[in-house]
Amino acid sequence: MKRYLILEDGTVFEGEAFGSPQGSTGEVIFTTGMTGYQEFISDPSNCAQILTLTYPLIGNYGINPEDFEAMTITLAGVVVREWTEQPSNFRSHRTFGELMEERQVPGISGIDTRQLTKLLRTHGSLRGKLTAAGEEPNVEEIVAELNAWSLPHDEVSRVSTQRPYPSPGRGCRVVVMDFGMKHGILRELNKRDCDVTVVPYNTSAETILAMQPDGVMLSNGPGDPTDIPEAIETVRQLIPHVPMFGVCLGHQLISLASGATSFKLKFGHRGANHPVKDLTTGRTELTSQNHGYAIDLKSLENTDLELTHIALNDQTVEGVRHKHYPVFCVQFHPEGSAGPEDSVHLFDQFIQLMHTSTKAGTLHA
Ligand SMILES: N[C@@H](CCC(=O)O)C(=O)O
Repeated sequence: MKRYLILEDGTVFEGEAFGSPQGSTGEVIFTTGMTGYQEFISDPSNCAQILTLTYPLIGNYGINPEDFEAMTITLAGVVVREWTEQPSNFRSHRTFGELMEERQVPGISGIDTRQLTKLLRTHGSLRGKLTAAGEEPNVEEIVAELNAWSLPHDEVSRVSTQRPYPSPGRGCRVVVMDFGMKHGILRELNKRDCDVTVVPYNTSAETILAMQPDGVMLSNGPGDPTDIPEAIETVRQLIPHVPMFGVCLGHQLISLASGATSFKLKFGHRGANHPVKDLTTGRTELTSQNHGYAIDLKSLENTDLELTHIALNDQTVEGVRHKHYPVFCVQFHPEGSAGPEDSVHLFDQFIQLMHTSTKAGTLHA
């Protein structure tokens, strides 16, 4: 059946519907990863967004039970050039389209994703509507609706865990604040034998410190970091007391809690080959990224943070560390999934930091 993608600037793409027959509205974004569609569509950071996959053939190695980054798919929609009904891979259990249908995510195929991406690159992210399957839309009305529609502000509360849960190990005790955690983060901590407890995003600093963690990990998550001032305040309270490692939204929260400011990027960094320079070692690493906001470089001047990583494509902030406390964070995804694992050593750095800080007796001061 026919389906349209209509953008707030009046552009209309006509394609074929798949997945849910229902329509949806969201911010239209794009990711340039050539593989990793399963990880991308299940990443809670994409909650409520309409995701364009720029690689032209999606679904060729199917969907498997192991590669989900979260079991609930919270995307508002997905846009592809083409998806295949005949995946070929020994791990595949079903097709991309079957998953989208089961999870009730509306999809559109058969559109020129290169044209759409160029448009988003030129104008910045745009709000868009995927029409219901088979519906003939009134474009003018929809464009007016889109222009009046504002982006949601409650995505983190939609995707964070409702209750704490353990992921046991015999090593360092880590509390993960779940803002919409990718399971890749948990996998990396568990690989290093951490004894993890994942807690809801709005857990208080007092409750977290009462768990006597060796370290706190701040996960990735969707939306504008300034939408969760309560979490910024919690992070601010935690900084002097416990070693901390933040990824993506977690990095933004540590930075905001330290007095920096954030801004919305024109079209975000999404993909699996973003070069980042580690200013400590001088090494450039290829990274997996997925963010629409960034920390303002200049605003770091007003903080006790120092810049550790920089994006080589646009010179934006990719990582900082605290000058006085064992706290560091990166804007990119060191866990990869999907994407390069050049920076996975940062998890080892976190373990190291927890060991040395415990020895120095700086915990729970
Ligand atoms: N929601 C934030 C962070 C993304 C993430 O943590 O994956 C952004 O878009 O900038």
